[in-house]
Amino acid sequence: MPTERDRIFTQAGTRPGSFQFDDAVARVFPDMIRRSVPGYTTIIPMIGVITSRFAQPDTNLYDLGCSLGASTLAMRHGAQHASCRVIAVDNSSAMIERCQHHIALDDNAVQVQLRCEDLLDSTIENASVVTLNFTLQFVPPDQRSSLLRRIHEGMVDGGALILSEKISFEDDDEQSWQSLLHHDFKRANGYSDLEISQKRSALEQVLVPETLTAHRQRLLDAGFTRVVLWYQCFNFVSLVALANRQKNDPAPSA
Ligand SMILES: C[S@@+](CC[C@H](N)C(=O)[O-])C[C@H]1O[C@@H](n2cnc3c(N)ncnc32)[C@H](O)[C@@H]1O
Ligand SMILES: O=C(O)C(=O)C[C@]1(C(=O)O)C=C[C@@H](O)C=C1
Repeated sequence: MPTERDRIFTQAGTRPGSFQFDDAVARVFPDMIRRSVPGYTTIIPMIGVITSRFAQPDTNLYDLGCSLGASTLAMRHGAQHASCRVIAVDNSSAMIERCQHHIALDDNAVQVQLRCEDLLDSTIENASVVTLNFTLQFVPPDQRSSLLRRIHEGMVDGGALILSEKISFEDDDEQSWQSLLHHDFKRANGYSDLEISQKRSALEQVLVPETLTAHRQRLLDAGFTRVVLWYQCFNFVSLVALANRQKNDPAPSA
């Protein structure tokens, strides 16, 4: 499918209200996320690399909030065991319909199952890899702990959760600097000040960022034994959280 340019917030007041993953957003999503999230084009292939290390034969790999399936396909190709199954979940029918098309164009022995459902209702079982690539930030904060506990409970020993998020900072000056640099990144990618400010307003209350400390603590509280920050650019991070039930997590020697 050709990628359309994101012009959603170019005109003043034409898209009032909160940000939604509707048909208009789904149509331009590859362009939108590439120009909005610093490092997205690095993070996607690295999800494949991380999946290669943690995917175990005869297990499920979950991509929660899969959108058009960029992370889904990275996991599918990283899996390396034909007996793995990727389960990709999104509650936006506009996203899932387009995702179906992308998956159908891809050729690989690892099966992909798409589910159009709320990830808060998804059953997570026998999982060696779970990805939340810029999705948890859209889940209401008071539901995040129980979701992560449920994910941990559904994971096999030695499994990994990949969690990418936009974050906030405890220190006000750092918050201001990182936001400024993120907006500079968007400007460098062709977004106008009007587009940046209109999208920012639309995302308020919908995308709720938290600090790195809060994310780490919540993951540990949910039962994960180790949390590794493997990527950061400005206010965007990605973590790997390990599910080692036997608590033996020997860090591998190089
Ligand atoms: C920023 S996008 C994720 C990008 C995608 N993971 C990727 O790597 O390209 C967030 C996605 O999460 C989905 N989402 C948000 N809340 C959800 C929920 N409660 N259940 C299922 N999907 C959800 C949205 O519909 C949207 O497609
Ligand atoms: O924070 C912003 O300004 C963003 O545009 C970020 C973000 C995200 O992190 O998911 C928000 C919505 C779209 O899905 C694409 C990017």
